[in-house]
Amino acid sequence: MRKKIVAGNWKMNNDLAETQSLISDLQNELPETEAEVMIAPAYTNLYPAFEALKASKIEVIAQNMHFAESGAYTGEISASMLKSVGVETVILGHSERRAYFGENDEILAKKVDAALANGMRIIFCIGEELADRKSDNHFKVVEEQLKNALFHLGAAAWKNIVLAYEPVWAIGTGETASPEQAQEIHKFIRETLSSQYDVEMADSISVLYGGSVKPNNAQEIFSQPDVDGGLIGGASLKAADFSAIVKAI
Ligand SMILES: O=C(CO)COP(=O)(O)O
Repeated sequence: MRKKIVAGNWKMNNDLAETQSLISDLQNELPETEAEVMIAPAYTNLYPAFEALKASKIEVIAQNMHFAESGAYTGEISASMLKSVGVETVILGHSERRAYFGENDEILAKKVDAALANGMRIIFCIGEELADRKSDNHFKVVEEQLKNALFHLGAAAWKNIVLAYEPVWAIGTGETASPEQAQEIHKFIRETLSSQYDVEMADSISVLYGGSVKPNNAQEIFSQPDVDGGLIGGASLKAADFSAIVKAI
């Protein structure tokens, strides 16, 4: 059975007081669930979030990390620094990191290796831009992203990898992939894993959908057979909306 996961990517939102207040609302409002629930606050709020949630089932995860272990990388954070404040899971390859911070497949492959070497779990994001979708090139783009950043790994390493399909044209736009579009590409991702590795491995990987998931569309998207949960941006910043999305899984 694949794990169901709902993760909130808070991006560059919420100062310390806002983080504490949202966490307290989530503790009151989140429903009981079999799914894993995660939140990714900003770096500065990871430790207070971890402390506040130590006794809860909500996991605090990071939005990014550097591939080096330490050294002259002004402004960067390493895997071991994240681990030292209780973080065990990191989002890598988000399209905003790729678009605004020049993260390419080569850099991402190094980040993947560093996270795994530190025993961390990865939520790895893939997804095409609008032009690729319009020219029906999205399958190829997603396959290349997988191949270039992840296919150097042996099958065993994948027990620490979750994939998140996030079409760039659906992020923060209010436009979502239809449940059928999501299912089609999630199935393709699984088939790609199956041909690179094997069918049991492909069946064991959780593939999340991200891109304008809201309380009113979550259930339909999550009900697709190859969709194992969601990576939620905007709607994860409101306790009521995030709770409704968790309830939909
Ligand atoms: O980028 C996302 C999650 O990582 C999705 O963001 P939105 O839910 O705001 O579209």
